[in-house]
Amino acid sequence: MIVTVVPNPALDKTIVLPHFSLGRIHRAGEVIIQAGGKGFNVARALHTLGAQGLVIGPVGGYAGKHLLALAREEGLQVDMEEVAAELRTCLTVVDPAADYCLTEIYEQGAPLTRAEWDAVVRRVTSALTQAAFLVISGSFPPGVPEDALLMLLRQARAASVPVFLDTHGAQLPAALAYHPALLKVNQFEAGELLGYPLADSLQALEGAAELQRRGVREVVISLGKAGVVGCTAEGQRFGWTAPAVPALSSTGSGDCLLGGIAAGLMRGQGLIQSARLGVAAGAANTLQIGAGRLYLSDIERLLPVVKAISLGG
Ligand SMILES: O=P(O)(O)OC[C@@]1(O)O[C@H](CO)[C@@H](O)[C@@H]1O
Repeated sequence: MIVTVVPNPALDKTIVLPHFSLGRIHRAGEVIIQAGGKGFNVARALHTLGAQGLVIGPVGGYAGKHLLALAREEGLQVDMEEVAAELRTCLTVVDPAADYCLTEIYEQGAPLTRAEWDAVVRRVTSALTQAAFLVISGSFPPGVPEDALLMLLRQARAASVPVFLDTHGAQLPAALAYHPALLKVNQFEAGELLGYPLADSLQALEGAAELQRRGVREVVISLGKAGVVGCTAEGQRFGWTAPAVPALSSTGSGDCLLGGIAAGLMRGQGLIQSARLGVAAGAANTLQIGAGRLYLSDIERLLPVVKAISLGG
């Protein structure tokens, strides 16, 4: 089983709004509401690919009850800690009249108490006994201890469960010393972590190798429409192009990439083939409006057209 921690879940609301512009009243067309927070998109990709997953995180208020109902309707297995604060909303406006331009407004989330975070960590700790991997995905809400991420990493280390990390923020540099099995970040997050920008695939590859030197076992850096590059634990460098598709919305594609990688690793494929599956899952996600919505048939159709990036030399 793959346990995914969603430290800061959300109700994801996607509004389809042609001719969206600032300073006007709009009457929205289609509205899609989903269980959100990056880890839910990871869980959806795992579910689509037939991997068993469990999502753990804090959830509160009326919106929290709504999230739980939505997650269960989708068949996602959850073990959420009920907290006092109302769940946040992450809003995305998609404008089909402007080439499906996305405007995203993410609430930061209401603060958790220390006791609430400790209770989330206890749930994770007990689930680790059945976990093949622990995925930690997305932001942390305000109010959690400064070492909230490290608390999870310590529990995973004690249980000898490999960690796949896709988060951002102040705690990430210290997390590298815990030797996560996999770090999946986009090129901007990787640049932030390293302290210098990564402008192209070759620079991203060098960046991935440097992140390995800082403690991570394997690294995948996403380059958006250009695909991904990465380094395996054995020092093999690789890259996959993203297939050209008629994309409607990229929200959650990075999460589906991670879900695809985790599903591939769970099947016993190495990182290189797992990343290829991840790229196909990320591309499949762009074919639907909404976050982390993808079909197995699209992943299977796209997988053969994910091609290796020529890395020169
Ligand atoms: O604030 P975070 O946790 O970093 O991002 C959360 C989130 O906005 O990102 C996803 C897309 O990746 C949305 O589904 C989700 O609600």
